[in-house]
Amino acid sequence: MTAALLDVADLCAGYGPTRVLENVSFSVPAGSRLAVLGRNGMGKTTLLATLAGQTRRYGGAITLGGTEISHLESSSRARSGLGYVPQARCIFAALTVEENLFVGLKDRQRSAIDEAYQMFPRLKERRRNLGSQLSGGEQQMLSTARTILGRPSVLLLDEPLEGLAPVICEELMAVFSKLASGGEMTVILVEQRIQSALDFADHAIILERGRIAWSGTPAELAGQPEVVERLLGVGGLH
Ligand SMILES: Nc1ncnc2c1ncn2[C@@H]1O[C@H](COP(=O)(O)OP(=O)(O)OP(=O)(O)O)[C@@H](O)[C@H]1O
Repeated sequence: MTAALLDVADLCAGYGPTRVLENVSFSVPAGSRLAVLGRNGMGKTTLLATLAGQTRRYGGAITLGGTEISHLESSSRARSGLGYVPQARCIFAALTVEENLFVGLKDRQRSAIDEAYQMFPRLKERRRNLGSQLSGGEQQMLSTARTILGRPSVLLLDEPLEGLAPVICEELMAVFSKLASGGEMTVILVEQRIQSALDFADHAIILERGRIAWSGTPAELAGQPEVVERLLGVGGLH
């Protein structure tokens, strides 16, 4: 059995007095791709934000590479290898693309920015444009590239395809697949575009009211249309 890179045990978390996640447990092997699915408001964003240290944790443990990180601040979790690309994208609107990438460099050489440009050639074309001048897809590329420059072992992606044209979605998914295929980066993807997420993932969990209601492979899920209908509210997968 492959050792878990990320292990989540009995995680309970929420916002102030509001509990959202209840006893969430799962393990993610190194180099794997996990899709986190569920209808609106079921706790997907809260799960990623909790892994990144941005919610209130009531109990449970998060272990990365054998070290418990549950008690660390989000900045320390990032240094430990958790890269978080939030749904809001959070790029600096008043900085250029290149300046945004400098922020992601941390202690790396400026030349590392070329890695980001190789991954997303569009960002090179736009390198002197301000963040505020980018399309939604370009903002997503920038947000992802900036996080990847920190060389995370686990990349948390929250609805990266939201609001983007199909051609841009394909471009992004191809980059995510490439990142994961090297085996050096484990990807946890929250996505409402269920088929895109399942095409990408080797394992999926479905959240319902803050709990894991189903866990299995995309092929197993495709064979259970009643689960797809009940937990995801769609008629079936193709
Ligand atoms: N900052 C917050 N304060 C209090 N409650 C919150 C906060 N953010 C989210 N919630 C609540 O937590 C629950 C889970 O929300 P979350 O955003 O994690 O769901 P989600 O599955 O990501 O939904 P979506 O697919 O719509 O993004 C919801 O009931 C939501 O109202």
